[in-house]
Amino acid sequence: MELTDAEAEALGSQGYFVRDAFLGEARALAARAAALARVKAGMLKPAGIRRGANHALDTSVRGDHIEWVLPGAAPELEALWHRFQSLGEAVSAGAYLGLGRFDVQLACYPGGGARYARHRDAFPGQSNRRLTAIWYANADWKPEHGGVLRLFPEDTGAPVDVAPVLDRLVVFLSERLEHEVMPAHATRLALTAWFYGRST
Ligand SMILES: O=C(O)CCC(=O)C(=O)O
Ligand SMILES: [Fe+2]
Repeated sequence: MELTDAEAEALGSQGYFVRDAFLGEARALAARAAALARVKAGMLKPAGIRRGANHALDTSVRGDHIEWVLPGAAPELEALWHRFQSLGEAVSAGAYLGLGRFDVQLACYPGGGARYARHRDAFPGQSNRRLTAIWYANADWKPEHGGVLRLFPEDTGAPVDVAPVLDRLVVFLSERLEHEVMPAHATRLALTAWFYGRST
């Protein structure tokens, strides 16, 4: 995999890019089915937030349920895992980010207005999370379902909304881009890879 010139340029100047058809339809539908099966089997748990030293649940801030997904968790998720891996290599080569290992999380917003308030995934100097890559698994997502990812690029400050449609990938710099998940009114599935710097 390679980044296009436009993707590399957008990552540097705006801090993000969006790519559709990341897996191709057949593999995307299979990965979606595997993700949904894990949700239905009760493998996800309500996500916590950090309040000072404490771990707390506050659904007004964050209403998703999550599972940390290990490689090999399901054969249908394996293809996505490998694509994330080549994405990390491509970003390292194309955008001069020295990325190393990554963690993958499956997240489900159950609808009913579940959201995630504006935040950053990492703060400069505090964490070694460098790049966030989110892959969406929602077939038949409609505008009335809400649940867009709202990005706040540093350069313009004008928000950009990304609909969480099947097989769409959004990639951004974890330390730079503030973002928010707007209230979702249907089950909203995503798999996110967080890439760390090479030192860990
Ligand atoms: O699912 C999304 O679009 C973003 C989720 C998010 O911001 C996070 O889990 O940190
Ligand atoms: Fe985030």
